[in-house]
Amino acid sequence: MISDPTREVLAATLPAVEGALDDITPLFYRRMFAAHPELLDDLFNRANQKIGTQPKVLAGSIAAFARLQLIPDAAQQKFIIDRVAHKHASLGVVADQYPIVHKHLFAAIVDVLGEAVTPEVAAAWDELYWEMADTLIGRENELYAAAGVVPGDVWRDVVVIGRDQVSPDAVSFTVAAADGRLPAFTPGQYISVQVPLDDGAHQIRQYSLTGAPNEPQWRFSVKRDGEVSTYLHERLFEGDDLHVSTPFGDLALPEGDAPLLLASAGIGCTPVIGLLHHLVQTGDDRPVQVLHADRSRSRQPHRGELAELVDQLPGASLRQWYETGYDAGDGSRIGLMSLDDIPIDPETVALLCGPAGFLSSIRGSLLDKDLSEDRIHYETFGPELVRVGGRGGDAGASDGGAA
Ligand SMILES: NC(=O)C1=CN([C@@H]2O[C@H](COP(=O)(O)OP(=O)(O)OC[C@H]3O[C@@H](n4cnc5c(N)ncnc54)[C@H](O)[C@@H]3O)[C@@H](O)[C@H]2O)C=CC1
Repeated sequence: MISDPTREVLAATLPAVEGALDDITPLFYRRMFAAHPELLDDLFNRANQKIGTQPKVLAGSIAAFARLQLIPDAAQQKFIIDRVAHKHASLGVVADQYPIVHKHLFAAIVDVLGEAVTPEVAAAWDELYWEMADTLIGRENELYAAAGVVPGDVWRDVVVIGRDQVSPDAVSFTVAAADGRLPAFTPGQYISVQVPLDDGAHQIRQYSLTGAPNEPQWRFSVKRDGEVSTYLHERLFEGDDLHVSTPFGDLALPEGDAPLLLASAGIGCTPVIGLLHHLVQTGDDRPVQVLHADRSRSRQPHRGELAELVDQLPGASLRQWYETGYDAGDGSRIGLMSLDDIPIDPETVALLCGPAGFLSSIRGSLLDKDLSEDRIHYETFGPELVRVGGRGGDAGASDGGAA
């Protein structure tokens, strides 16, 4: 817990720091990558650096964390810490990296804000940074211990044993351990995949696991939309080796028999496919509404598999929306997903995955239908891990870290 005097200084200086973020953050990244070029090549998402989203991410998260300290909300803080810690663990982030970020971020703040950074102001922001860092390091170490790995030691080599086209622009890969089984995971979790690019850099992206959690191999699907996914599409075939992380991620099925709503869009269907495999394998008979939106029927990844899984669950139903297409007589609708005529039991737990606009829209509809916020969970991949609304989103918090 940060002290009351620190909280007062943070409240007084937060507007100035937030107002200067656009100047502070590029300077911070320039400084840090000049001193540690390996971080840009091997840990941080280079594509996000190029399009300018990443610079807002890490420094912005510190301002967001400060805002959270001013209006303490234990559940919201836990959500953000958990989400960022899982992502960091999947990247192998270790405690030694936090002082590096601290050094260059604080130098950038002083450069931009100048004399406004009095010793008292510097001390308050320092206290905040280490409060956030220590909490994250503690949570990351718990996650490493639960996964049975030494902190940061999350990488393993696997071999590709299957490759399937699951839509015109998405491929599913099945990977196995070179010897023995891959460890089980929690349905809804993802792995990081690291690829070596032609210029010598290594880049990392996360992909949800789509198979059942206790199978000896892992399966994940990749839509072609960037440097890493293009590498995987063009260069990764059966028999090839791949460097992947231990599974992490905090999107999980709730215990008990509350009705489930699984809503996905586009390639965001991937965690839903994994969750459904688990429900089928465990003979789950709770009510499950599966909703999916896509550009068109022919571009929908895992379309047949989704329908087959729903068919195998006694309590499940499926509704689908396509932006373009025809009436196939299967009950699907043309347009974006709408919950207008979908009844939502107030005990429902909703798990959402898809592009940010989709998540905001569906979360808003669920709140309008009086589903409480703590029953709405989501997964998204990209530079902004939690800026969707809901837990963390209202505070504008985003990824506190590396990818
Ligand atoms: N690359 C990958 O393998 C994976 C990517 N993702 C994430 O999925 C997202 C992109 O998925 P895509 O298949 O490219 O999505 P997309 O751009 O093709 O959109 C899929 C559907 O989402 C709905 N949608 C989009 N924007 C909406 C809005 N503002 N309001 C309501 N509905 C909306 C539409 O029905 C659309 O057809 C990204 O956020 C990405 O980070 C998730 C898992 C894996």
